[in-house]
Amino acid sequence: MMCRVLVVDLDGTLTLSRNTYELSAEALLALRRARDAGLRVVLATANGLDFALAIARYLGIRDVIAENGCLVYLDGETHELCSGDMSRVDGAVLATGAVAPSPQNKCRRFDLAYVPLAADALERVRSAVPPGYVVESSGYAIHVRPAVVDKGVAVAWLCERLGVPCFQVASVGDSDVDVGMLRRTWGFAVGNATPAAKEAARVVVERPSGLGFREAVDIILSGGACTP
Ligand SMILES: O=C(O)COP(=O)(O)O
Ligand SMILES: [Mg+2]
Repeated sequence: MMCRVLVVDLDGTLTLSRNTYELSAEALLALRRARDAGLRVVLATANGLDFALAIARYLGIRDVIAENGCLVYLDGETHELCSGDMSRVDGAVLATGAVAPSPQNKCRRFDLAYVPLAADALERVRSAVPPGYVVESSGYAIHVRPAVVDKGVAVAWLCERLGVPCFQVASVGDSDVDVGMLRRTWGFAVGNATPAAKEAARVVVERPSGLGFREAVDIILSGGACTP
C-alpha cells in the first residue's frame, strides 16, 4: 500500500446516496479498515467546522478540512486559509430571493451555504456575487466562498504541514466542490458523482456514494493507488 493519507468527503461519499444524510454502514466499516491499516484519515467537507468536528469525533477522525478548505483543524488547532468579511456578499446573495441561508451560516466564517429556492438559483447567485468569490453546488447546498481556496488548496497545505507528498494522498468525493482535491491527489470519484468530479478524478469507481467509497478503500488497501 503506497497511500499514506486518505482525504474523504462527507455528504454523498460516506452517505447512502447523494440525496440523503444517512451514513452508509459499509462506508463506516471501510473507513475503520483504512485507519487500522495505518492511513491517516482526514475529513474534508463543505460543512461548517463545528458541525464537521462533531461528525469527525464519531467517525474516529482527528483532522478536519471544513468550509470547503477555508478552515483546517489539525492536531487540535484551527487554521484559517481564507480571510475577509462575508457580510456584504451574504447580503447580495440573499437579495436575489433565490436562496435561503443555511442554519449553519450563523457559525460559518468564510464559506457560506444556501438552500436553493428556485430552479435557476445557482445562476442567479453567480450573477449577484462580485469577482473574487466562487459559487458552487455540492448537491446538498449552494456555497459561496473566496475564490483563493478550495478543498484541494487545503489538502496541499495539510500535506506540507504533515511532510507528505500529495502523490501519497488519496481522496474520495462526489461533487463539484471536490474537484480541487481530486485533481491534486490520487482522486477517486464515486459512481454517482457529478460529471466535473468524475472528470477531475483519476479513478471513477462503479458503485455509488458509500459503496463507492468502500470500493475506493479496497483499491487503496490492495496497493492500487498512489503508485509512482
Ligand atoms: O455541506 C455540503 O453542502 C456538502 O458537504 P460535503 O462537502 O461533505 O459533500
Ligand atoms: Mg459531497
